[in-house]
Order: sequence, then C-alpha cells, then structure tokens
Amino acid sequence: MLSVALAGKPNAGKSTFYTAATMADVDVGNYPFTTIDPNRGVTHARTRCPCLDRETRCGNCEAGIRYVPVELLDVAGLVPGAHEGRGLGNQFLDALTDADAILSVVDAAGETNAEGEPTEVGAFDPLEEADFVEAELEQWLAGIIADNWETVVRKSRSPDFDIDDALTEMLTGFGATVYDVAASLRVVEYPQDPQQWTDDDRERLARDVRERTKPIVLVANKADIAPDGNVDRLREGTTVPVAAATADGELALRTAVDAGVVEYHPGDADFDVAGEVSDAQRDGLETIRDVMAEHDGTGVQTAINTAVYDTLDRITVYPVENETRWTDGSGETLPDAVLLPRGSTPKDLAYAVHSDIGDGYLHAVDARSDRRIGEDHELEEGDVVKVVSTAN
Ligand SMILES: Nc1nc2c(ncn2[C@@H]2O[C@H](COP(=O)(O)OP(=O)(O)OP(=O)(O)O)[C@@H](O)[C@H]2O)c(=O)[nH]1
Repeated sequence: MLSVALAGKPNAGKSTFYTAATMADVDVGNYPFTTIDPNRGVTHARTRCPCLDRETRCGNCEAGIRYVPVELLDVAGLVPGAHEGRGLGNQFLDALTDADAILSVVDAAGETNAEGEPTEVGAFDPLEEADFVEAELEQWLAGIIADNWETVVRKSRSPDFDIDDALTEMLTGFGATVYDVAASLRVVEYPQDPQQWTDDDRERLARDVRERTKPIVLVANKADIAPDGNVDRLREGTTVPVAAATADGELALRTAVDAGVVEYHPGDADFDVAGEVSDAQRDGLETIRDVMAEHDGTGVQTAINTAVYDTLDRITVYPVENETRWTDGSGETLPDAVLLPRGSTPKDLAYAVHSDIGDGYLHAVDARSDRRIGEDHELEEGDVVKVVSTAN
C-alpha cells in the first residue's frame, strides 16, 4: 500500500491530523513528544468512483465518492538537530524510510517555537520553519553517506569497483529505489574517485535523492487561527505544494459525523448540520465552516490527495473479473481500487494485483469500451480493467 508520513515539529498538529484522517485513538496533547512510537493507520485518497458512469452505485463508495486506502504514518516529534540525535533523533528519521511521500506539518499560526513548545499565536514566522523537515532529512542522509564513506574508499581499491554500484547499495537502504538512485547519479556531478569527494558532493547527492524518494507536501495547519497572510507567505516562500488545513476542524467534523449530527464526506468543501446540536457546538461548527469557505475544505483530504495524485502522480485503476458487470468472481462490483504510477500499463496492473503472476500475463480488456488493450497501453485515472492471465 502507498505510504504517506506526517512529519513536523512537536505541537504542529500531527497527532490531530492523524486522528482525524484515520479516526484512530491517539494522544492529542500540548506537550512535546506526545507521540512516542510511529503510529501506522489507514487513511484514504478521495476520487470519483467509476460507478457514477453506471446506473446504480457500487456499494464500495459513498454516493460516488471513492476512498482508496493509503497508509498514514505519524512519527514522533522532530526538533532541529534530529539528524545529530537530538530529541527522538534518528529513531524518527528511520521511521520515515518506509514512506513514499511526506506531509510536513507546519504550525501556520506561528504559536510553536523552534523546540515545538506552544507560545502565543503570531510569535513565530512559520516560513522560517517551512523547509526544516527536508533539511533534517537531507542532513541525515548526507550523514549516512559520510559514515559509510570509509567503506566505499576501501572497496575502491578493488579492481572491479564501480562507484555507482557502491552508492546504489548504500542509498537503497534509505528506501530509494535503484531507479531513483540511477536518476540522481545521472544529474548530480561527482568525482569517480571516492577519495576526492567533499562534504558538498555528499550533500548535493543527498538532496537530489531526498527530493526523488521523499517528496514533500507542506500542510499549513492551524489555518483557523493563523494571522492573515501567513498561509500565502508559505505558498510564496516554498517550492513544494502547500495545503492550508485545520486538522482540528476535520477532527471535529468527523466526530460530529460519528455522533450523527453532521453530514460530511471527508474532502467536501462544506457540510450540513443534520441533528440536534447545542448553541456552543453550532458556534464551533460555523467557525469551521468559515475556515472551510476560505480554503475550500478543511485541507486534510486536500493534503493527502495532493501527495497521492499530484506529488506521487498516481492514478486509480479498478481491476475486475467480469468486464460487462464490472464485478469480481463473487459478484461484487468494483471491489478494488489500485493506485498505480501514471504511465502504468495493464501488465503493471496485473503485477500489482498478483505479484506471483510470473510470465502468466495473457491480455487485458478495457471494461468501459469492452475492447482489448495492448500490454503497452497507458492506463488512466478511473480505468476499469479486466486482466486475463494463466491464473484465471
Ligand atoms: N487552532 C488549531 N489548533 C490545532 C489544530 N490542529 C491541532 N491543534 C492543536 O495543537 C496542539 C498540538 O496538536 P498535536 O496534534 O498534539 O501536535 P503534534 O504535532 O502531534 O505534537 P507531538 O505529538 O508533540 O509531536 C493541540 O492542542 C491541538 O488541539 C488546528 O487545526 N487548529
């Protein structure tokens, strides 16, 4: 499953975001390191269900809104200097190894100081902290490269030494794929002789590999109390996508949905009050509505969707066994939604669904048109595909 990790300073709102996005029960507190162990939960990317193109809804979506499972990791508070072992240090960074993308949660209200302790709204400039997750990751990675450098130098005395192989071996441990490393090695210039490498060379390589392996979406959280202009400054001052969010607001809405007093689908731009609420609750909800109106929703779903569909450039494809009914073997309509990299082919879908298919792939059928598609055909968002293999 695709995996997205929440990172950021203590008190930025990661636990709140995580609880809201997974509706799992974790500590939410105003103290550094409330979250000690990595939490793993399931959240969802939101997309349009293909059953909207049929007469009836499929039963695996909410009125045509399809939620596709994505793993969400909440890792312990990160403080400046984590790469040198400060705070929870490397334990935190190790936990990010599994992540495909990072949601870097920033307290856009600027009420959290550099150590993650709460102060007052507007006391800090969130822009100063905006690149701190990537900086920590890059320094950590550069540190790993430096720590292993002696070994590379020693290996380089062997006649069949290849610097690219040595770097690939080292960096794939960080969760980088062989392709990522190869791509980095193509664009970053470096000396062939390991003895001539400088810290600069290692840092440039670390930066490029980080960008490819752990792309970042910035979550400008606490947008509900952020001073005017803070979110815009974050958008203008950073190169990564920014989602303005109120994790608190999303949590309140999902809790209200659970209580049956609000109608809301995560990712909607607005909600309806459907049950009895007290005056205080109504006031609270109306405040959330105002923030949502300004930012087109609470931003929690936007952040996840931006990571999945924009940054990681995934498409949602629906494998079926019956191309006419769009069902699986047991008659369930559109039972699975698979997130594949853009450019994937029916064969990639076949491998994603049955990793043990071997060379058993035979052909595929586009269930929308009921036509066979070639094995090099590029799939698109919302495609419904029947794969025929020797296994079925
Ligand atoms: N106003 C406002 N407060 C929020 C929002 N999200 C979280 N908070 C508050 O910010 C404080 C810190 O939130 P947490 O979710 O515990 O922060 P964290 O980043 O997980 O902190 P650690 O667990 O210490 O790493 C809590 O008091 C939350 O209620 C938000 O969108 N708006």
